[in-house]
Amino acid sequence: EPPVADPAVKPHYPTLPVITQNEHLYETFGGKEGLTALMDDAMNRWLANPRTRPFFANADQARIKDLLVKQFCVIMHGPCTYDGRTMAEAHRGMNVSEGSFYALVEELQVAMNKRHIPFNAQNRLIAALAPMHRDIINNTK
Ligand code: HEM
Repeated sequence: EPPVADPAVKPHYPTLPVITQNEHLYETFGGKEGLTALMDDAMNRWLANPRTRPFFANADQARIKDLLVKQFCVIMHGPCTYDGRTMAEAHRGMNVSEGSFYALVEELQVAMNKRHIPFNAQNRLIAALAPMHRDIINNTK
């Protein structure tokens, strides 16, 4: 089958937004220190937002923040290991709605803006997180 380069001929299939090492996202986010501060702020916002508060109010917030830092660090090719559960395991039976999912992402965006994370870098992270919605929203698997 010959290669078809013309986008008018070849349909634009969605590609996975995989973050590469040469993007240096981990450094852009301020390393472990920056990610830890980001998660502290984000968790406070999730606890203040009525769409996300019910999920986090009685959860082990310190543990979740620690695992989020590790997860984001791994996604950004930082020197970390993620030792939490899969997203499907962690959010199964939680009844997270689409609205709650986007509320969580929006509060994360506010927290990133507060830390002056460049918009392009923010979007790279959000793009990497977005496919997780399948395992999180209304997950009864
Ligand atoms: C892309 C979005 C999300 C990411 C990357 C994410 C990531 C994580 C991670 C890494 C954990 C820890 C895993 C573990 O407990 O072993 C976790 C747990 C948790 N997440 Fe999410 N999450 C997302 C969306 C949400 C949403 C939308 C909600 C609710 C509004 C939510 C509520 C929770 C709760 C309550 C826990 C703790 C579960 C427990 O302790 O049993 N998450 N999440």
